[in-house]
Amino acid sequence: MTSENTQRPSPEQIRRAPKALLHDHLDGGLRPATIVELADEVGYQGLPVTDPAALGDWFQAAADSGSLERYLETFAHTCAVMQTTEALRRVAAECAEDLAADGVVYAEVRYAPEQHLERGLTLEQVVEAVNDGFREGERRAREAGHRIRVGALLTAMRHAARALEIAELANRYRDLGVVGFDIAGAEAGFPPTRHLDAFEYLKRENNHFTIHAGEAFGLPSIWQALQWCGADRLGHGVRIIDDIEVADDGGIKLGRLASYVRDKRIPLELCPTSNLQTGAASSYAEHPIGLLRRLHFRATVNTDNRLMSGTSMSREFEHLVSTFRYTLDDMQWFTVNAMKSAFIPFDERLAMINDVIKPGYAELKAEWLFRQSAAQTAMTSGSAGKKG
Ligand SMILES: O=c1[nH]cnc2c1ncn2[C@@H]1O[C@H](CO)[C@@H](O)[C@H]1O
Ligand SMILES: [Zn+2]
Repeated sequence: MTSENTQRPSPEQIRRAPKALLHDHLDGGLRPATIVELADEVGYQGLPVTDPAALGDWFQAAADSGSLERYLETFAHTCAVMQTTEALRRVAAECAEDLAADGVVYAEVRYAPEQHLERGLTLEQVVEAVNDGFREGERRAREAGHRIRVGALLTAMRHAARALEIAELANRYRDLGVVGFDIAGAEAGFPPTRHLDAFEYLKRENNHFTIHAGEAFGLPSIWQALQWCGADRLGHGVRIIDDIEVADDGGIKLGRLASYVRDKRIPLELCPTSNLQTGAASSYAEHPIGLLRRLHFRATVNTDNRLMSGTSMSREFEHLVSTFRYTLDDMQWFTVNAMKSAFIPFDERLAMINDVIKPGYAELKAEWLFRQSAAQTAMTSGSAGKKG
């Protein structure tokens, strides 16, 4: 066995490694069994199947459509069962628990409050229920021996016209569990500049936001998100690859926009499996994350929708480790990138990096070193035995 091979983390090490997650949708991460139970409680009849395992498979198959628009249709079923305080609290608590059990130590989880008003809740009630759920989930995770911190991002839907209202909501709940703002939904035909008033408002309030851009639509969407709207981060941003030329001899040329994104260290919230499902990339091997990591863009690894993609942070990393032969050092690099790009205050990000992330990776690397030396001792005593 070469030393290069043994450095590649096993699935178990990947799960134990501390991970930071910036792009995860609350309504895209429900446990299938919870959907079935909640549908029963609220009398929602629309589920395609009611066996939890079959329902999980259904979501993945339906989301595997090659189109963002069809992928998004599946959210009708999760949103339908997230219309009461109790349901929102439960889904948020389970989200925090599931992420913590997967080794996620810091997560920003987003959802669109405007999609949870069908049974009479107010926007404020929605936000407070989700915040309560996250706190409950953090507490249960701690009891189970895991540490996680979860912040909420409030999303406005880009086809709707409530962005300013949701931005104001995010500002009101700042320091009360909400760490930023986002816009999501179908990208083509709904440029981010439609919501310029919301972004300008947040900038005046010194608040943070990310924009889904460069997923189903290319460079103009990224350019608008950054240069018109002033996004702090890009949700996906994977199409920045369209502004990078790779010559036959391997030479690389960045266009003006790609240079700007790299020079300004704009974080890219990359979600590999989700991109394969919506057709933004055709395989893990061809996913731009490989090149973007080599070129030192501020790339991060994310789940997007754990239910629709049948994924987790560990699974995303497993795919990357087997495709790009990433080591624990690469995993740490992506994790520190994410933590540097988080929307919580700088001193708190630094503390997570220095007190949680770096020691976590150091411990995993130390285990590997000890295993290496144990293997070498066994080999030497084995050959000495043969000689004697
Ligand atoms: O990858 C994505 N691109 C764009 N929109 C998305 C994606 N994943 C989920 N949503 C949308 O965001 C809403 C709030 O969480 C979801 O209901 C879904 O419509
Ligand atoms: Zn997303």
